[in-house]
Amino acid sequence: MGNIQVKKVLVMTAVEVERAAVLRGLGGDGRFEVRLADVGPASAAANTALALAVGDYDLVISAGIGGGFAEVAGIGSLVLASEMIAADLGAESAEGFISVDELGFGSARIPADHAIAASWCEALLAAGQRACVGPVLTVCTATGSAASASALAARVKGAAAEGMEGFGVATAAKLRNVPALEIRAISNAVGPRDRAAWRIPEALQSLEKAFSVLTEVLS
Ligand SMILES: O=C(O)c1cccc(C(=O)CC[C@H]2O[C@@H](n3cnc4c(=O)[nH]cnc43)[C@H](O)[C@@H]2O)c1
Repeated sequence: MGNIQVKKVLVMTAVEVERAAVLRGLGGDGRFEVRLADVGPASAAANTALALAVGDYDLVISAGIGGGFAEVAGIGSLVLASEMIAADLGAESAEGFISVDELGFGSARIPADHAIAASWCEALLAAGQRACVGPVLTVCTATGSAASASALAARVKGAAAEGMEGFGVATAAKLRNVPALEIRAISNAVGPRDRAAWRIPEALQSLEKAFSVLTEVLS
């Protein structure tokens, strides 16, 4: 089915239940190694850098559950990142948020491997999953109000999902010149905190399915 060739892929998940879901989906495919990033961009960057220092990989994937921006990605759907964006990396001002790009201190945006993201999304849709490609935001504090969700959506055009590790994983990959991707299985809506509405088992099932499809995409 697939025509994209990779020899060795590193997958980083924040927590063990996400790692287990990815491993179930991969079904023992020996091209993949799945390691723990821990929660948040700093741990994710450090743990990814450690893994890349000892292994030879040609693709790195940040994978996990995440929040979905309501108009773009519903609960149970899958979002493939077009870019991994550190959405709160910058400065506040009376006129609003100023990104590190605008401040002149590097960039808060790392492009994903577009070819793989597009092929993976196409294969997921063909397999009957709800999936899209769009910007995935990395935050240090999960969004918990409608006002914050609107501010993020206004800051990042087309914002599709939110997580806490993608930009960290991608930063470590970029330093080693390894292409990176992020996938978020949507467990909750980005917005007012409503823990009872989180659908983590459903999201983990979608994550498992996504990785079973990926084994076919990467022939
Ligand atoms: O219990 C809570 O209210 C609560 C609030 C924020 C985050 C959590 C987590 O357990 C998140 C840890 C984990 O999940 C990813 N994640 C999932 N949904 C979101 C989200 O809406 N915004 C940011 N991160 C999210 C995240 O990548 C962490 O790895 C619990």
